[in-house]
Amino acid sequence: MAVFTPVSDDQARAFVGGYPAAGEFVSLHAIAEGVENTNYRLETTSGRFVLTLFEGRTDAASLPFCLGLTDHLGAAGYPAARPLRDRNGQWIGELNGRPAAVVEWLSGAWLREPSPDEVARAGAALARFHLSARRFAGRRANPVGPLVWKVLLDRSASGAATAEDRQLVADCRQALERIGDPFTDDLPSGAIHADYFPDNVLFEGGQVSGVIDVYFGCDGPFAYDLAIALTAWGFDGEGHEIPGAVEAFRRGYESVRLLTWTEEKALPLLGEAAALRFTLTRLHDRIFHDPTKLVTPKDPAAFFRRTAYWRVTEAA
Ligand SMILES: Nc1ncnc2c1ncn2[C@@H]1O[C@H](COP(=O)(O)OP(=O)(O)OP(=O)(O)O)[C@@H](O)[C@H]1O
Ligand SMILES: N[C@@H](CCO)C(=O)O
Repeated sequence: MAVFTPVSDDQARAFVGGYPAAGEFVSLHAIAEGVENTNYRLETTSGRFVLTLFEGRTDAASLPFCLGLTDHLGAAGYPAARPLRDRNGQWIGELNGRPAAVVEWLSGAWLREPSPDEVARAGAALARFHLSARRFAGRRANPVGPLVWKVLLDRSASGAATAEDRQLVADCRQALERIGDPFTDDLPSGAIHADYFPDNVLFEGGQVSGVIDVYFGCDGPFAYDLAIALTAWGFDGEGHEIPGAVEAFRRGYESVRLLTWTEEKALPLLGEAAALRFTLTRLHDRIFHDPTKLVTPKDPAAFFRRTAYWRVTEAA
């Protein structure tokens, strides 16, 4: 479960006291999902919120971009969780040595087996994210871009102890050499989510009710964001294609924003890059997993399997 940094009721009460819009502390419940940050469901006299403590990969310097982006999206009517401001007008405070924030609670739940229509709605919501963020002025380089892929791979190579991990390191190295840097200048770019997985899209009554976890958000090609999402939504937990899901997501996306010819041409390589990117973070996290933390590492091989789909698509 994703509690890397425990918080007591008294600590939460004191912290929440600094956010006038949050009301008074009532209770705190650890949220079992997620692998990156510590999340608590916070009940107060004003309602329900999320208390997040930002851990390793989400550095404090990136938070003004991430929280600024969700605030911008929320203000534009997009279902993103806006952060609350403290007494000094700041979004970010410090709790137990970690940067921390209180954000709106969004209703709904993520879908383990979305129907093709729901997948298409998720696709449309990603395109709306891209369009709604067009005027957002913040800038952030991709924290897990091509240079970092190489760092993750080299670190994984140095720590891989099992035959399976060593094989995956070798496979990833080959893929990395093939892919190089796929982010060419002619791809339309802007603020992207960069982690648009099913567990980051909440649904209520068949409609998208919330898009959460914008902490990998950064500047990047829209088509790469789409490629990440297709790679996440189009395949099952084992990495096998879900018939029709890639098409449904793309149909939904293009019902809001049409791809350019350049994007269309780049999509298979970007898809392979997306599959590699998540294989590498998962592989790295599995190898360097701290067994004292209550987090179950995700399977990297299921993501590497997706590279084959994109290579076949590219060759077609
Ligand atoms: N604003 C919100 N409204 C409602 N629920 C939320 C909100 N933010 C987070 N959650 C809940 O907390 C869980 C974990 O949050 P989140 O995905 O941000 O964590 P993470 O550790 O960054 O996860 P990930 O592994 O996807 O990077 C979500 O699956 C969801 O159930
Ligand atoms: N969505 C990521 C984890 C959080 O970034 C994955 O499934 O590997």
